Amino acid sequence: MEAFRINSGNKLHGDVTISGAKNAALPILFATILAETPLQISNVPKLNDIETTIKLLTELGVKASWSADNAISFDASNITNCLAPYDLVKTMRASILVLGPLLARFGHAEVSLPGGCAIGARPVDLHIQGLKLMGADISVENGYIVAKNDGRLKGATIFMDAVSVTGTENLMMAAALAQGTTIIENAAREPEIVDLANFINAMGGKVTGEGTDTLTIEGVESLSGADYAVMPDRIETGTFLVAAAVTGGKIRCLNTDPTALDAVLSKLQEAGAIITTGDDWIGLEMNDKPKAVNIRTAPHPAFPTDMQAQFVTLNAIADGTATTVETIFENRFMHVPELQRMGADIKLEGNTAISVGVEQLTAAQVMATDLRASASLVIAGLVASGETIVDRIYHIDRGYQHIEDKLQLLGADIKRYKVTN
Ligand SMILES: CC(=O)N[C@H]1[C@@H](OP(=O)(O)OP(=O)(O)OC[C@H]2O[C@@H](n3ccc(=O)[nH]c3=O)[C@H](O)[C@@H]2O)O[C@H](CO)[C@@H](O)[C@@H]1O
Ligand SMILES: C=C(OP(=O)(O)O)C(=O)O
Repeated sequence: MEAFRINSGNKLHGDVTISGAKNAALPILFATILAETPLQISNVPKLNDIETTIKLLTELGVKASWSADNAISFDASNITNCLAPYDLVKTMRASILVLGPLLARFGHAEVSLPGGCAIGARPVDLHIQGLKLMGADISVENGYIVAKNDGRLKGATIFMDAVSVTGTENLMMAAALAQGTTIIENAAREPEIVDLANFINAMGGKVTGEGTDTLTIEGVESLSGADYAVMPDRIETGTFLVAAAVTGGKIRCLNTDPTALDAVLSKLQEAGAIITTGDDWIGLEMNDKPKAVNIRTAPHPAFPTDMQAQFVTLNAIADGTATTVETIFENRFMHVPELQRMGADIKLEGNTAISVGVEQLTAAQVMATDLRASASLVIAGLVASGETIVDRIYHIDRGYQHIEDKLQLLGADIKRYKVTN
């Protein structure tokens, strides 16, 4: 097991290059199953979740290999197996994204139910209901979703009861090869949905309405190879911006997309940060202690749940009191008890965290419990007096490419080490 040792005192300063987005790369990698000829995906982040995806695709018979530092070649012309086993699915919930493409192209898929995870129960009923409306016969047997269909899926009008990102993605991928037109209403509008739609269209698909709550997908008989670059990671970008704000630093995030971060940038400005943007960069300068900001997470274009934990850390050291309301996941405040151990004054009431900013956090040994909770603890370590140890950082490696290397380049004192016992 590995951990981070972090010493505070340095204001973040300089430029950081943002990687491709985990949450766009994952559906795009699974969508390669739909293509009958080889393709190449670039700007892929080097993350544990990406390696898990490659492993799963390889099990199915897809040839997948890194062809450059951040590019992967795929050939899904010879898929031999439609089973996504528990051992792989349990380590990464996004594995559920094999379901739609396998069923659409081969009329058969067996995918282990992902089960609950630290941040909430995260059921997949909306994925299953939508595929049933497209004609699939789906049952759950021995912990596996067993989905079958004779011939092509049929286009359908699907109203999603709740806004689901991967639910929308699974149905969009299935509809891409269905017979006829599918309309998905109450669809997710996240930028990653737009990226997936663009990728499907690059393979010859016909998706329109991406970025709105109604997607129209005209099914085509087959899809073929394309070269496609994954969008920049808006959550990694936001995480570095918050880290810079908390330390009173001045940084630029390069290779990013300011238009994907409206809600986050406006909260940073409310906290007192000076934000500047160019076509593919965002600058942040923080000259004073941040002011506390109220947050309410909700589907895009509202404030993203994946940035909630980082802002809880910002509020913990800010001037004033603030409430953070988490409306997406029922158990996404596990960073709070760890921040309390570092001296944060935060009270939890149901889905709301009420924080009163303190003058100074104090270092402690803390435990990462999920991906963004880990990020919030690393940010706290950058400003807590003394040496902070963040344990179980395999969570952070799921979603951040070498976060310690990037932070070191910005001047942070952070080291990864192996825990021996
Ligand atoms: C790989 C990926 O892209 N992960 C993101 C994706 O997760 P993911 O796609 O799993 O999250 P969803 O958008 O599906 O979840 C939103 C809410 O809907 C509920 N729900 C979802 C599906 C379903 O069938 N039934 C149901 O009730 C969930 O429990 C949750 O309360 O969107 C989340 C919300 O922006 C982000 O935090 C994750 O980082
Ligand atoms: C919750 C997240 O990811 P996943 O859906 O892959 O668990 C995240 O990226 O913050």
